[in-house]
Amino acid sequence: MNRWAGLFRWHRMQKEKEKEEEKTEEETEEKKEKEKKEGGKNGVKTAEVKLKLNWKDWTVDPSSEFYFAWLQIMVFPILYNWVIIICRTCFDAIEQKYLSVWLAIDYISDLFYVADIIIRVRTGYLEQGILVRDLALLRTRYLRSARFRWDLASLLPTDLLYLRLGVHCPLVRVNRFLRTPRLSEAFDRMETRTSYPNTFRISKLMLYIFVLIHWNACLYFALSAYIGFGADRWVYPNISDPVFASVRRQYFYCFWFSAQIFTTVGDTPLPHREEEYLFMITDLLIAVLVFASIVGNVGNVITSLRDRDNVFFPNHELVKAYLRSHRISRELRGRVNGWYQHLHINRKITRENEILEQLPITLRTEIAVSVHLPTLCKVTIFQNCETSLLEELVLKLTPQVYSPGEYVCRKGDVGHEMYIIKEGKLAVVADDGVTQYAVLGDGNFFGEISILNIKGNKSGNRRTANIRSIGHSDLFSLSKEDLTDVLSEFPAAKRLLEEKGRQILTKMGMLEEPGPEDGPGEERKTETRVERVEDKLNALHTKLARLMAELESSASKMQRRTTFKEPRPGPQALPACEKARRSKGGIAGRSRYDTELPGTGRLQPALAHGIALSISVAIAAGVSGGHMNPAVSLGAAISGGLNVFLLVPYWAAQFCGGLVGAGLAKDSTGSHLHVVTPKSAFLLRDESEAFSRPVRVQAVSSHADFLNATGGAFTSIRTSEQVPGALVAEIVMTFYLVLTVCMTAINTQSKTPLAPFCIGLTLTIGILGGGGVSGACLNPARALGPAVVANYWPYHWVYWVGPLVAAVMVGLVLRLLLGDPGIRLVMTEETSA
Ligand SMILES: Nc1ncnc2c1ncn2[C@@H]1O[C@@H]2COP(=O)(O)O[C@H]2[C@H]1O
Repeated sequence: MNRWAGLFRWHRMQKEKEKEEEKTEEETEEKKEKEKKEGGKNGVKTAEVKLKLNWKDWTVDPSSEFYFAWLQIMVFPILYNWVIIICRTCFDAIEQKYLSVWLAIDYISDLFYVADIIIRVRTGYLEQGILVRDLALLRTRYLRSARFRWDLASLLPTDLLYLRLGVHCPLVRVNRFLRTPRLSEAFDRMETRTSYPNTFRISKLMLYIFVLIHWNACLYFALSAYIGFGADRWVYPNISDPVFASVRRQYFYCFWFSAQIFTTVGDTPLPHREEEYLFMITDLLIAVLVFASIVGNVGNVITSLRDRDNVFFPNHELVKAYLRSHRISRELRGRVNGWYQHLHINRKITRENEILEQLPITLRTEIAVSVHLPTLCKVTIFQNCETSLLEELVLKLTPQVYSPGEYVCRKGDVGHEMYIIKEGKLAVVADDGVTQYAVLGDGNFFGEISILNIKGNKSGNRRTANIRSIGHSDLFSLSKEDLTDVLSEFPAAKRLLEEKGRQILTKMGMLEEPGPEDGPGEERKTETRVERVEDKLNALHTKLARLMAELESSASKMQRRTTFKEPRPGPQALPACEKARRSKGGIAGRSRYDTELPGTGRLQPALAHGIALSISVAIAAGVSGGHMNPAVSLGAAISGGLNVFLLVPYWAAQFCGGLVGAGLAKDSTGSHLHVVTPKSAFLLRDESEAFSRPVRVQAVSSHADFLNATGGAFTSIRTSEQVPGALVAEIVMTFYLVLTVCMTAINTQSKTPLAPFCIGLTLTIGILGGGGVSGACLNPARALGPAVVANYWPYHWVYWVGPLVAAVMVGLVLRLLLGDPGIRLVMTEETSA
């Protein structure tokens, strides 16, 4: 059972539980109603008591709609105080003309302030995730909080100062501003709940700017009054002038003046007095902040709009750039653009899963069900299915959009998913792409035949038809795994799907007739087959046990053998019969790496050579380029990485190195224990014979040993038939090695500090891969030294011709195709640019 299925079960249980709870609540309500009716006169009494009790216990859930609505209501009294107090203070005319109105609104707003305190006292809070509703606790918590002190201060009856200062002094109510945090709380809540957060943010910003300009306008008017109206060009003109006398004109002029400063338009009259200068400086500083915050906020809104779009729709710009850089045909680019346009114009979302990723699984499930269930219900095959099946399916659907003429699947492709048509029309078309066999529309499905394993389906898991989108089509795809998963729990639905598939297959003549074994006795036959397979399995077990025993015994035998080191003779030392035996029996085909190192095989020499070369190249790279191989030097010289005149001294040094190395190897070969058997081991027909008889061990000199052997010379080629293969192997492997050197250490475009590592690894790969074919020499100097000291020359030329041909090839490849523009002989327009 998968995770979704479990989740659904839980979800259903929760719903059932909720229903039960609702039912019990309804029953209790009914009971109470009944009691009320029966109670007659007593009923009035009960209602009174209930009202009292309710009021007493009444608390507010901070996440409830009521609380949210209350916060919205509180916005008005708070904003009223912010706008009107300063206005009345500065504009005498406004204060005096509407005094009674102001006083009425003042005290209404105070009533809201009081109510707000009551609501605050009764607002619950979460403790360990549980809402605390205990009034005593709520009261204590609020009364002890700093918030209470601020709320209280905002309601202090400062109006009493009217008695002393006169009623035309609204500034005494300035303490009402202390309730501003409630305004922020209201705005925050509104921002999280609105469906248009960006519009809300911009509106909030505009409101703040309006209040600021309004305040500034009021202060400007007050300052003008203080300096004297019309005293200079900066202050408000003389109010005795009928043009500037009206209250409306006064306010609008001041607001305009203030707005000009804050929007940094700068078309205001120059100040004349120090007070005016101070006012302007302060205003301009604030204006900078206001301007910055406008730009910042608008920028944020635009970014968040773009982010939202990017989440909803994949980034078209990137795809366009990609197509351009890969020179995709105009026609294909047009199709891609059309697809994106369709998504944008029709607001189609293909990334649902990513968008809803952050939601908890239960919520995601509910959303998926409410969005896609109607479509699934339209699908004929699912119409009679259980809702739970549909609910499971809905979570596994992936939306896909196809453009006109696009193929959703082609006949003969392997099927991995089936499709449900949400919207659009698709045609089942013949291979010519024109002939239509059927047209599928909304609520149809297709692609199920190849994923259902319908018995007798001649096309197996291949698509039986081409499906092409006629216009734009919105599909849901359902993967084979998901469908199998769901259908395993709903066999009835599976049967329906299979039946529909069988009908199509029969129409097409692609359903095999049931064979004689498909009759009623089929079950019995399957059982017999299973029994037979079991028998065979048992026999295999027995065989395996025997083989394991044999393997163990031969392993212990091998271990005994390897305790003795047995030297192998060079081909010269072998008697003719033994030579013939080895060449026939395959020893001739084995390289020195295989024959000389029992136990480690080719891996040890491959690693030893590779690592040694890596280190040598790393050491000598900065000094000489670290060639150590005439083929490498030749390749480097041809491709411009080495002065041609240096080729001769380089080669001389490399061949000397080869000779010195081979000489040292010869000298350093220590004494060996030589197993002497009653006959010479070399003459034994079967080497195991040597170990089945009494043996005598003696020391032999290294010199004799070395002479007997090939002294590290390449002995892999024993017959002329092997030459072509070995030559090709040498060319290919040396080509690879020289190319690695030239590209990683010489060619500036591809140069890398990892060059020594790459070069060593190439040699290791050569030895591992080609050791058995040619011995993997890849270096004429390496071939020459041991050949000289061991005086072993058969097929020696192969180790010269192969590497040198490869070097020339690499040189040409670099000069013609791969090299830097500086060394290329043939240039395309692009490379020359
Ligand atoms: N004649 C037809 N009418 C309707 N649908 C078809 C017809 N032939 C094939 N299909 C559908 O085309 C789908 C191609 O992929 P499948 O073979 O998986 O499943 C195939 C059917 O669902």
